[in-house]
Amino acid sequence: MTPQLNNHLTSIMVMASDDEPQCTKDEITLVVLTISLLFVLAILHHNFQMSKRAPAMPPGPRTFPIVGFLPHLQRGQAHKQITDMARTYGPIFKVWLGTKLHIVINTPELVKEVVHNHGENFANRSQLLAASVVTYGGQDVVWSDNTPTWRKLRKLLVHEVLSNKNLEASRSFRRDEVRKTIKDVYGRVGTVIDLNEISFSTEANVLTRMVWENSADGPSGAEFRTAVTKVLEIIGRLNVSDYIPSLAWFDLQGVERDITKEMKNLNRIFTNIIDDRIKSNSEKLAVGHDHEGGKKDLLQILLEIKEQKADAKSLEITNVDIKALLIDIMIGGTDSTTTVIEWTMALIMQNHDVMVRVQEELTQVVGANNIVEESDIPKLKYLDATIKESMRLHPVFSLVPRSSSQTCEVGGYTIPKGSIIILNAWGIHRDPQYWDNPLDFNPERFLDHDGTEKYDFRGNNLKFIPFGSGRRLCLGVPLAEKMQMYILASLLHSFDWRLPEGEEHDLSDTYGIMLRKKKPLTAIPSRRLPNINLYM
Ligand code: HEM
Repeated sequence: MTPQLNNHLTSIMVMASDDEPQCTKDEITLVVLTISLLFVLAILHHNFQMSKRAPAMPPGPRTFPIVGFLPHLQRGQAHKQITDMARTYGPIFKVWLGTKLHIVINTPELVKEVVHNHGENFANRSQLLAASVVTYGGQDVVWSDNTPTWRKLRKLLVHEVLSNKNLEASRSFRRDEVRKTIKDVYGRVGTVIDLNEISFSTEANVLTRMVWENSADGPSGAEFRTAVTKVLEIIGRLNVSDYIPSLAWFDLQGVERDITKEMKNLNRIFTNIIDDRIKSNSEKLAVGHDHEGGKKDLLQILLEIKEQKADAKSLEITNVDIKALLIDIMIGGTDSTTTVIEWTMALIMQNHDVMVRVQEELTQVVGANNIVEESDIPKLKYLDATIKESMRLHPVFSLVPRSSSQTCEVGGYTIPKGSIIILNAWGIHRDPQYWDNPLDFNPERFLDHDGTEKYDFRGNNLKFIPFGSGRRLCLGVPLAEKMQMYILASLLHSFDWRLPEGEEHDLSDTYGIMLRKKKPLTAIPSRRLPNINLYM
């Protein structure tokens, strides 16, 4: 030891004995520093281990606590805003709406991960409060989670209610109702017609006949339209209670109050119809008549299933289940199809060359001396391509919601259990990475020149998902496909259409639960076919 060091140590020892508090302070400082260092190292080690185990959550905008991004959400334009955000945050990003974590999926590759690779995990729905009221607490197919009951009810709707056999059996209803519409429009030739209104009443009349044809006093088309439109308007409102559940109790915007009132009306309509049918069935049974041999509507089919399943104890369905399923069909089926028809008509009218080609095809396939029949539909390839192009640009359900039942990894990011997943169909359908000149209206792109079907409505090609994809794919596809083709073909074969004097073409939109035309489409029809009997 050098003499200097020796002196230094001695002086420290002297200081320690002379000035004890000073030395304790240093020791304490040393201990604190050591502990802090160990603590920091422990955190770093933990973070390193965590980063090895679970990747980070997707990027996203900074948001306020509790309200999240809600104050910035643009009313009626969420589809565009979310698509713009993908440019900043990338193909998968997170956004807190209130206290709920939303994960937005913006590419077909990531949709594949969600709906196929992790299909089971992302087969839940996140129920909106208003939707829960209308479906008796999610006892239906659309809004319920991925439970055994949902799987059974979905199977029942697909295989026993909306089966090909039943759709075939109801062909005459569709024919009758479309003919009635053509006759009605003929009576109003030269006047202004609301396209949404006539499409809705045709679709609603077809569905009501399919569902409760044999009920003498079902609601009128107008009564039903008012009820459905109101219910969808309320479900489409941005309800703060859905995003900040602790506020639900206050029902700040009166959504729960309004939907409960509407639901009372809807429930009364459905309860009366079911009760009347049960009564009339037992009266018929008492005098030895049943429905055997006669045409069964969907209500009858469901009631019979209810009896059989109750015997078999395999799936006991109740009258409430039946009401919830009928609501799915009537609400899920009417406005969606009608909105597609309205968008497609607006696009065809704006693009004269497309109108000419659609009508030429109709003349060729159907003939100027005939009315459109359902059997013509598979041959109307250009009209089919036109509808697909319309649904690409204006997908009625632009943001398809799902929810995760387990934490998992998508696109290299962690998606926590219970997150709400938004499949951004609108953004994918307009992404220049997947579509040439995506903003152009060009039905050609859907024509299968090489004879292979590149795009169907079943979500097989994830660049095009107007009916969703995977386990929760829309189960009304076969009916919707028939109805939208049949109504559009009939309107365009029987009439020429022009805008009212002074009207401009307008394709602006607004997003609630559906992507609608902001301004309803009105047009003036003129007779197109030479034979007046084709309008009777
Ligand atoms: C053009 C008309 C229609 C469009 C654009 C449409 C679109 C959709 C979409 C995007 C979904 C969600 C799919 C997913 O999560 O992957 C859906 C679900 C559903 N749709 Fe449709 N739909 C239409 C017509 C119909 C019709 C006519 C019916 C019934 C008669 C119907 C009944 C349903 C039901 C019950 C579900 C829920 C399926 C489930 O969650 O398991 N839809 N629809």
